[in-house]
Amino acid sequence: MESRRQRRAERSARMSTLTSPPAGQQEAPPVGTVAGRTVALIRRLWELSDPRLRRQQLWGIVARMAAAVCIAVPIWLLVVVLQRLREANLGGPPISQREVLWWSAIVVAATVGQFGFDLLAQRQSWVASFELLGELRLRALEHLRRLPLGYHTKRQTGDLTALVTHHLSELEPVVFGAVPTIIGAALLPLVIAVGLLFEDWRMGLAALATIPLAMLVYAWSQRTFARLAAERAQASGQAAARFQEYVSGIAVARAHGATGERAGRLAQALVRHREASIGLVNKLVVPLVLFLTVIELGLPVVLLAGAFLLIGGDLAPATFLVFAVLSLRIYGPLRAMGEQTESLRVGEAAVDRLGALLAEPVPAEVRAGPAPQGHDVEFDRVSYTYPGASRPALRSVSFGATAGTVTALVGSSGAGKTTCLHLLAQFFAPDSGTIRIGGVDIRELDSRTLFDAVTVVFQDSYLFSESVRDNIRFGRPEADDDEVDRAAAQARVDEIVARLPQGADTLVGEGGATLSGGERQRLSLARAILKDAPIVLLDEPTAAMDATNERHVQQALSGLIRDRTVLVVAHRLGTVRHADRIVVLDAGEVVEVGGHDELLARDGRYARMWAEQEATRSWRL
Ligand SMILES: Nc1ncnc2c1ncn2[C@@H]1O[C@H](COP(=O)(O)OP(=O)(O)OP(=O)(O)O)[C@@H](O)[C@H]1O
Repeated sequence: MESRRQRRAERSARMSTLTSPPAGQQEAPPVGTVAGRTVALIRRLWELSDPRLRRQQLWGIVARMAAAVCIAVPIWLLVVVLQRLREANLGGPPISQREVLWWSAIVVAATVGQFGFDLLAQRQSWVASFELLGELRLRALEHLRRLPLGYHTKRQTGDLTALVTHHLSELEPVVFGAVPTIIGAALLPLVIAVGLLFEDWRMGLAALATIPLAMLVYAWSQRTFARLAAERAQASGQAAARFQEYVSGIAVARAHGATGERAGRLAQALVRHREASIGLVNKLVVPLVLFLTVIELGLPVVLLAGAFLLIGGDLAPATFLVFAVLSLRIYGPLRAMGEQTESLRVGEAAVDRLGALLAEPVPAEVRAGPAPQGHDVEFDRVSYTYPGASRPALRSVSFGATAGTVTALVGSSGAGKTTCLHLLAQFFAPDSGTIRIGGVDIRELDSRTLFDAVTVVFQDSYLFSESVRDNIRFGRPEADDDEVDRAAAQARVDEIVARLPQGADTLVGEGGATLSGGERQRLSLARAILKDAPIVLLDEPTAAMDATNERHVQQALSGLIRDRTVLVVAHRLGTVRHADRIVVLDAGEVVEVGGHDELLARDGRYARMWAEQEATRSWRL
């Protein structure tokens, strides 16, 4: 038992080292040009949106641009008014009341327009950002559902939860604020710059003089920031994973007096996250402030150049004023772009992580496969090696299990028994060889047929934090209360229900925390009985159970396995001596097949295991 536990611990340690590279060795994300990365992010968000969302985002951007035009109208009017004043002063026609009324009407219309377009822009952008996030979360969950279960053994659940809940939320300000701001920052200054150059190329150049330098500083800050944001996202995923691990394993840790050590690992992850966040801010502050300062330098340059030209009589005072006001409209959006930097790069890290999840290949879904002829199960030279493992878990395993019979898989720890069940339930696909149900390769069966045909009862089936009845109904959601209660009675769950405060409506707590191990097992058997599948896979159903519970579970089992194709994994040979067929596995290979008596008579591996177990039965503490 101890060595088994050790092996499991080693296995999970191996898995976690596969998934979490040591600190400091994370791969930095590829850092392209700033513009390239930003365009790539916008393109990816665009690709991830459906046509309706795209329309919404476009409307949001168009409304923002329209609001910007409305803001520009009073500035343009200022130019017109100044010119008119100059004309009037130089002896032109005096300014009429009608003109003043027109100007006022234009300002009012522009203000109302700005209000309306801003309202529309805000609404569209917020709605688009929430809808996109909802859509991305659903897409991530749908992808997770379709991934082979092997993926979930190598990925920490806390990390996945952090991605779907926390990291994707970091995209909200990107879709709502950063993307429209950046598009605005690219378009508005461009339009104004062209206008200024056209009006007076010398002043135009002065207004644009500081922008190349500001862009260089911006590019520099983004390179560092992209790497740090990815590191921070990874640190936050790790912290979430450690937290989940800590909470789930607190009972085991306490039993082994290792709560301090576990808390230490969690604390380390939290410290790493904190340091990554502080490091991000520290590294960002200088370039960001520098960028904003260089941008701010634009106005003094314009004023200086304007003053020189004014003194030399080369520039009209009205044009000078226009440049002073309009150059501010160039720097404003650029400054806003700088301020959006953080959300942009953090969002980019979130999109990278989502992209990595969505890039995990999912097996093609078979739509309408052939129907199996009966429910015989056949393993035909099946081999499988776990990703990252140094040796195969199964090597050319062949055996058959006839419908209506019980086939037991026995062998020492690590022999490959559970792997056989997992491959049959298509949690993973074999590397080579074929598994057939009713003569059909399970890869050709559509997932619904396979799901309906096979029930798996694990050693420790997961119970949801729902009522006892709903947990049983999980086996067949359309079952009515009577059917659920019958299944419960057959699995002796009625006895448990009688003791619970609200009977079958009592909530069982996350993972079934409020029930004993044997009770949880009986509940999962009730679930399997309700499902009523023709092929039943049992993974050590009575392991580590007391005599009373074992008797109850055995009774429940006899109801479940009648007239089915049953494959049962067992360590205690006593529980499977009456099996129709016993398949003995050793280091991933089938070494013997036969009935109990036949195998004993053969005096091989099984007979030795049996003798060893008989000997240990006489042990007394
Ligand atoms: N997720 C995994 N990743 C890597 N190796 C694994 C994984 N699961 C199992 N293995 C390895 O595959 C081999 C077969 O494991 P399996 O769980 O099928 O054995 P078993 O006979 O059911 O053992 P036990 O009775 O101890 O549960 C073992 O060497 C095991 O360490």
